[in-house]
Amino acid sequence: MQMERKASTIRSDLEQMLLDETTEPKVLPLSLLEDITSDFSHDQEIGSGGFAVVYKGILGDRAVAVKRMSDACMDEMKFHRVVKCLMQVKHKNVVRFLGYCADRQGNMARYNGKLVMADVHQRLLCFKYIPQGSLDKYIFGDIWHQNSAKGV
Ligand SMILES: Nc1ncnc2c1ncn2[C@@H]1O[C@H](COP(=O)(O)OP(=O)(O)OP(=O)(O)O)[C@@H](O)[C@H]1O
Repeated sequence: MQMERKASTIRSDLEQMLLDETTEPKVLPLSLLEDITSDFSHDQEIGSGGFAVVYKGILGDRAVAVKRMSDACMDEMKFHRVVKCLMQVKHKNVVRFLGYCADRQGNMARYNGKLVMADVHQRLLCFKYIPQGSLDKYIFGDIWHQNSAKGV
């Protein structure tokens, strides 16, 4: 009961942040990001880049973009640097950064027949959701379209 109240408070905090542009980015619990992305479900995947898979996080009739960094591409130090930079950028042409999550869990798994404790890292960034899709489509869309029509 207590936990449920806490989870809904954090969810409403994030909803409130979307309404108030002056709120600073904050640390977000993994449980909230799992909840709003339906456990990073394939159905809520909106794209992927060189370092991450991006999911739509649903908050009632609003949405956020949750960027789940690949462990291989983003070590802890790099992630800290990225978060630090994002927290300092506020510009009308840069998508609003809402928060971050760095979580580490020990996961007991079998390796070469033995049980070993493996560290599982989750590094996530949360941004305002931009509904129009990738910028690539706007910049290169026509060129790709024309080239593919020409068979280039
Ligand atoms: N804030 C957002 N709102 C809506 N969709 C987004 C948002 N951020 C990313 N996406 C979608 O996810 C895709 C991947 O984004 P991501 O930022 O991971 O990679 P990228 O910008 O394409 O490349 P790179 O990995 O070099 O940064 C984008 O092309 C876009 O379709």
